[in-house]
Formats: sequence, structure tokens, C-alpha cells
Amino acid sequence: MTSQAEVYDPRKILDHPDFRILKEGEKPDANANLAVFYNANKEIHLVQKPRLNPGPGQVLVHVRATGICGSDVHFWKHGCIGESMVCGSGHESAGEVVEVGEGVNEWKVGDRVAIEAGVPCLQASCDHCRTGRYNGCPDVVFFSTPPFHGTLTRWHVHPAQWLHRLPENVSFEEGALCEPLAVVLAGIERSGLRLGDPVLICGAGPIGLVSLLAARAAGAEPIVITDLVQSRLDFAKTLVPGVRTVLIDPKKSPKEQAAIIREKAGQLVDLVLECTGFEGSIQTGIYATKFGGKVFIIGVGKNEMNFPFMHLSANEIDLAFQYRYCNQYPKAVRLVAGGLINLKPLVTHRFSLEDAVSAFHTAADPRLGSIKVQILD
Ligand SMILES: NC(=O)c1ccc[n+]([C@@H]2O[C@H](COP(=O)([O-])OP(=O)(O)OC[C@H]3O[C@@H](n4cnc5c(N)ncnc54)[C@H](O)[C@@H]3O)[C@@H](O)[C@H]2O)c1
Ligand SMILES: OC[C@H](O)C(O)[C@@H](O)CO
Ligand SMILES: [Zn+2]
Ligand SMILES: [Zn+2]
Repeated sequence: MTSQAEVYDPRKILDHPDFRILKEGEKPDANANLAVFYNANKEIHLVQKPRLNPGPGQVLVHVRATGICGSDVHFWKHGCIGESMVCGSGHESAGEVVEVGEGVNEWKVGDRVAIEAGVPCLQASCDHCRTGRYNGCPDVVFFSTPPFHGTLTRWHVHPAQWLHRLPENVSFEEGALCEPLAVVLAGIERSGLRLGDPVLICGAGPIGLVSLLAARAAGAEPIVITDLVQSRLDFAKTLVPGVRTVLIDPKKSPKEQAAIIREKAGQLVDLVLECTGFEGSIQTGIYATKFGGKVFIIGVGKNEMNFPFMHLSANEIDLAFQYRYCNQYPKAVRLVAGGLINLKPLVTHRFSLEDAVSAFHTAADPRLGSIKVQILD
């Protein structure tokens, strides 16, 4: 049997005679299959790669919108790949079907789709796939996680069953934002959030802000959101006017921060959606949680952290974690199409594919104040 890794062997593109890295300022060929690749020297380039034909069960998508995720910036800045390797970015994408491979009946040219970037093995021998928790599949091909190239490209070949139909009233930009929404919905589902729960959201980056929208749609009240940056809290207020904000002062201890949050919320919270991955923020969340509550950690951070063990124990506080998502895209699309979650304001900066390298510099520079940077084609 052909393995996932063989089907999506990243060398296929790198070894292809039509693959080349464009020099700075060089004009790409008209309609070229542009993409953004970075290397272990932290260089980032526009590349031209071949436009491949979809194989059996695959679909060729013209990618019309891709958001830049923090992890795309992280892989560019921190490598994680072999020295001579170059890798392509992007996993928040939506587009239009332009060609279908043999045996594909569910899609036709012109269909509008969101691309689910993680393609699990779906083998009966894989416990995670068989039991529906496919985000744990050890053989997943997650486009944009090295060594697999990303979906930030003009023509992307994708397995037909990992595309999700976008209704007419959902734009490509919103379709691309269904990826971070899927992350958040997976967290909200597993956190057990109930109508009327007081909730704390730590961090007002894209994940925290999408959590805010989703927690509001799910009926959380009150909602407190924290950040170190006032402009992000101001942005949160424009998204959900009723949200209560707490500007975190790094000089204060987690216990002191939690006391401020408790005052803002009028009580300790039932649930924390932690969206920073920083130790201090997680500790703050723990101290802000009531007896029997839950700290649900979506943020990712360093390998080892200290948590206040006895406080967790004596207060029966559950700690839980989210790794990507499974079975969330259909729900994400429904919530956006139905008007329960409005993702549109999150896109603050837009770039053409030809100018995608500038998009990365914008996303990576906090002084420019972007929330979500997207590349449109
Ligand atoms: N679990 C998953 O599958 C998954 C998927 C996507 C993203 N993530 C992670 O979620 C986290 C958030 O992603 P993002 O794109 O919103 O990142 P981001 O960096 O844009 O946002 C994080 C926000 O947290 C704020 N912050 C930092 N330290 C803080 C503190 N001590 N207290 C309060 N706020 C603080 C920052 O100012 C920033 O606004 C990241 O760790 C990311 O890697 C996890
Ligand atoms: O949105 C999905 C996340 O960015 C990925 O899991 C990332 O953390 C790298 O694999
Ligand atoms: Zn991501
Ligand atoms: Zn599997």
C-alpha cells in the first residue's frame, strides 16, 4: 500500500525541473504556481512550482484565500527542518475547484471549498482514525508542518474528502478562517462550555478572539479576556462589546492577576480558555478558576512548565489540552453561514500572492498591529 508520506512526498516538488526560487524583485511567470517557501537559514522566498494534475480521488483547487498562522511564522523563524531543506507555508486556505481527478463525483469545477489541511491515514489499523479522533493520527500529512509543503500556493492538489463546501454567503476569506475556528470549536466542544458559564479567555490573538466569538455564540456570560497589549483588548471590545477586559501587567504575580480577573468577572470562573501557551498566563487562569472548574489550554508553549499542583488538587480543577481538531469543519462552516459567528473583522491586512513575502513580514512584526493577515488570489 502507498503510504501518505509517499503520496505527498515533499521532494517531488523540490526535485521537479519546474521548481525554482524567485530572486528578490524578479517578476513571476504569468499564472505561475507561486508559493512561499522558507529554509533553515530563516530566509523566506516566493517560489514557482509546477501545477500538478489531480490523481485519483484528488481535486485541484485554485487557492483564493490563505491566512498566516503563528505556526507558519514560527517554522520560518525557528526552522525545525534539516539544513538544506526548504518548506512551503500555509494551512488556513479556501478556494475554488478547477479540476477533479478520476473517481471524484462529489466535486465539480467551480465549487467553492474550505481546505482541511490535516489529512489523516484513515487506515483501519490506526486507532485514532478508526475511533474518530483523527487529529491524533501518527501518519497525518498536515500541509505546512515540515516536511510537508503548505496550501499557500495558487494551485493545490488535495484529497476530495478533505474539502468542505462553502455556501454562497461564506466568502473565501471566511472559509480560510474556518481553520482557526475549527481549532477553537474543538476546544469549546471538549471543554464542556455551558450556557451562562462565566468564562475567562487568556490572550486576544486570533485564537483568543475567535474563542471570544465562539464563547459568546455558545452563551458564556460574563466573558473576561486578557492580553498584554491594550490594542488587542480594544479590538476584542469592537468584536464583542459586552466583553470585560483585563490588561495583564507582567510585574504582577499570577495570583494578583487572578484577583483582578475575579473582580472583573464578579466571581471565579467556571472555565478558562487559555490561548497564549505561556506559563504565567496558565497559572493566572488556574488561580482565576472556581472549585470544580476547568482550565482548557489551546495555546502551545515550552516543553516543561510549572503549575500550582496543590491549588489544582485542592480545588478539583481540571486541566485539559487541545491538539488541532477533528470533525469541526462542517460545524465551523454552518456557524459562519448561519451568522452566529462573524469572522470577517479579523482580517486586518490583505496581500496578493505575488506580494506574499511582505505578508509574512507584516504578520511577524507586532508593531504593525495585524490580527489576521491573508493572501488573496
Ligand atoms: N492547540 C492547537 O492545535 C493550536 C492551534 C493553533 C494555534 N495554537 C496556539 O494558540 C496560541 C494562540 O495563537 P494566536 O495565533 O492567537 O497567537 P498570538 O501570538 O497572535 O496571540 C497570543 C496573544 O497572547 C498575548 N499574551 C502573551 N502573553 C500573555 C499573558 N501572559 N497574558 C495574557 N496575554 C498574553 C499576546 O499579547 C497575544 O496577543 C499559540 O500558542 C498558538 O501556537 C494552538
Ligand atoms: O492551526 C493548526 C496549528 O497551527 C498546527 O497544529 C500547528 O501548531 C503546527 O502543526
Ligand atoms: Zn494554525
Ligand atoms: Zn491514522
